[in-house]
Amino acid sequence: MNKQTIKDIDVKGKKVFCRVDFNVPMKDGEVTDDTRIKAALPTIKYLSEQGAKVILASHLGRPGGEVVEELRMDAVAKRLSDLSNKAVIKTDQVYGDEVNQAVSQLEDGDLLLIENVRFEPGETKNDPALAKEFASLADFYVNDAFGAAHRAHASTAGVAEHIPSAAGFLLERELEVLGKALSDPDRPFTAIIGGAKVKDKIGVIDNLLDKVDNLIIGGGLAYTFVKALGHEIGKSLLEEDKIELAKEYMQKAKDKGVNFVIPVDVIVADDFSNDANTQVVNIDAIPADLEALDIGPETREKYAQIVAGSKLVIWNGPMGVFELETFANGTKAVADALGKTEGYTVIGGGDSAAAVEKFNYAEQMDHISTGGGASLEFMEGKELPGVSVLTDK
Ligand SMILES: Nc1ncnc2c1ncn2[C@@H]1O[C@H](COP(=O)(O)OP(=O)(O)O)[C@@H](O)[C@H]1O
Ligand SMILES: O=C(OP(=O)(O)O)[C@H](O)COP(=O)(O)O
Repeated sequence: MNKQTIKDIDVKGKKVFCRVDFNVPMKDGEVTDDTRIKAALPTIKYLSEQGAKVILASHLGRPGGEVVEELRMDAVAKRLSDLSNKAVIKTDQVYGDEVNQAVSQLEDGDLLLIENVRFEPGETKNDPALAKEFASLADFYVNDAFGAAHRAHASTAGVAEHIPSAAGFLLERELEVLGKALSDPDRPFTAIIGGAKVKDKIGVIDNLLDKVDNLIIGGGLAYTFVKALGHEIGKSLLEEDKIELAKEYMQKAKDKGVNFVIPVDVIVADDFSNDANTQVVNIDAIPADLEALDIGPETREKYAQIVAGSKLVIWNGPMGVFELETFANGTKAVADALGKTEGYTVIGGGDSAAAVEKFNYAEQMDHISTGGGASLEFMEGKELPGVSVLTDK
């Protein structure tokens, strides 16, 4: 990476404004998954141990520029304190007198967490005035929020225009692992793309076709391709205006000699529920009144075989509606195959990471990215604003 990292800056006795991604799942005021907090600990601990006064900032949810009580950072501060074994000072303001006062009282090594930055309307607009406020608090800016690095916001990008900056360990590691996977891949290189966000993901396929040996499509994404092949897809998920693009991609795969793999059989259902009536049908035999909600047994077998023979596998998006047990087998089979392969496995955040956790395969994966959208945009070849703003080495 051609950007400074925290190892390149001397933070002893300095104030450091450190953006982290503490956008964690919450229920009834409690943090239900602290993976992202744990992932930022090495950077936070390092800064503290080096004697920095650490000012942490994150968004939580999408409060839309106003105070939403349930999205305050107090529970996150508490969990951070438990995990780091250190007191965490928490302000109720994002900036202003309370924050200034708290910062002025920090001792070397102390941790402070400001309020949810998205309570300020200027955050997502990358308002220069808010960026300056953040910068005025500190001597250095450190970005460790990989999950939000695809956002050009005041605390992820604007702030770095005013003070020297560096990448934290998590950001550095994510970029290194994902970057290596894409620039110098071990082969056969297989990408598995599934899930439901057809619009968000279809662009990634184009870029991946220039890099992979096998491109496996599953989940709701598959049916736009099945339709593009001229088959009936019943009530399955379809992005009508992407059919032409789907055809283009399948042609591109052919031209480039990429093995483009879509399901050969699927599980169709009469209802989006665990009690639905289901049946296995071939991909060219989806009944008009039913919806395909998972890949079928033959497809599971086929995908597992490709994964077993791969040296590098990246996976983003579940194979079916894995939240419902009835339609979880495809996702489980792929998770199992990734767990068993000798190849290097990278999970691209979001629901795939959740599925891998849920089905207890997390330990067996080589890298589980903390960013869903961020890892996808990175793999698409887009520059991440939260990275490009950082000071060059
Ligand atoms: N065949 C399908 N039909 C409808 N929804 C699906 C299907 N397969 C998977 N999904 C849904 O896709 C969602 C995840 O999609 P997405 O957000 O794109 O994945 P990720 O978060 O991993 O990027 C899950 O909630 C899952 O239920
Ligand atoms: O959870 C996040 O994104 P992800 O679900 O794509 O990993 C990040 O914290 C970014 O949040 P945002 O999509 O509200 O900007």
